[in-house]
Amino acid sequence: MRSKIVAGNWKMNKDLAETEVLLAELSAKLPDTKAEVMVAPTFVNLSAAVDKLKSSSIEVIAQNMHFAENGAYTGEISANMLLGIGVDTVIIGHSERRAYFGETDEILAKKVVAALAKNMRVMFCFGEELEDRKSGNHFKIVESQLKNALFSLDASAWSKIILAYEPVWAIGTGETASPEQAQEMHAFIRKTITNAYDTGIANNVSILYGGSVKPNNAVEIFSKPDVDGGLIGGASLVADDFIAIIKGIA
Ligand SMILES: O=C(CO)COP(=O)(O)O
Repeated sequence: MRSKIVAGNWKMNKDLAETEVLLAELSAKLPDTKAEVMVAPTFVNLSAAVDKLKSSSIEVIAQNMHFAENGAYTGEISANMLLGIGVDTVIIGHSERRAYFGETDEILAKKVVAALAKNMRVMFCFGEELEDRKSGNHFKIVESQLKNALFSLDASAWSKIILAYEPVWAIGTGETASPEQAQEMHAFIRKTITNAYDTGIANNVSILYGGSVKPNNAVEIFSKPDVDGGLIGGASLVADDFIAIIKGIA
């Protein structure tokens, strides 16, 4: 059965001192939950975060990685480097990586393959832009993002995949997809995976929703049957808000 997950994507926020404060607060306040709880600090603070959360159930994950094993890629980070510090889950395909760093479906497919080759777990992000939603193209866009980056994988790889549907128009805008819009898309994603693979794989993959999830809308979004949790940006930077969102998982 698929798991419930609440993950905080800290993006380019929190220096070392701030990271330690937030992690201490999160560990102290973490409620009893059936959700897997994850945080993704910036690369430079990953080691410290792993160390700080040694005796906590909160998992430290990475925001990105390069597809090459190693080599002349100034400023980049490899799967082995993450594994070497105890990080074995990585976010791939965030819309900010696509928009600001030119990450195409083709590059993302390579990253997914590279992470899986090292037995890492991949949290794959995708989602449509506002104009796609307005023109009614959102289902087609999402289907092509999934197909281009994931549907060449062997069926066996899917036990290592977590999906995060993040409509670009809802990220950091305060505008959230309605619970009905999220459910409709998540159900479509499961149907698309069923068509490409089978129902077993579709039903076992966790599909998170991301985009302006806050304490006041989390419960309703998470109550939808095909929404298995959330990938949280802004609200994950405030301990009480992130904890309140975690409590929104039934
Ligand atoms: O991009 C996101 C998580 O990856 C969502 O960000 P916000 O929750 O700030 O909208």
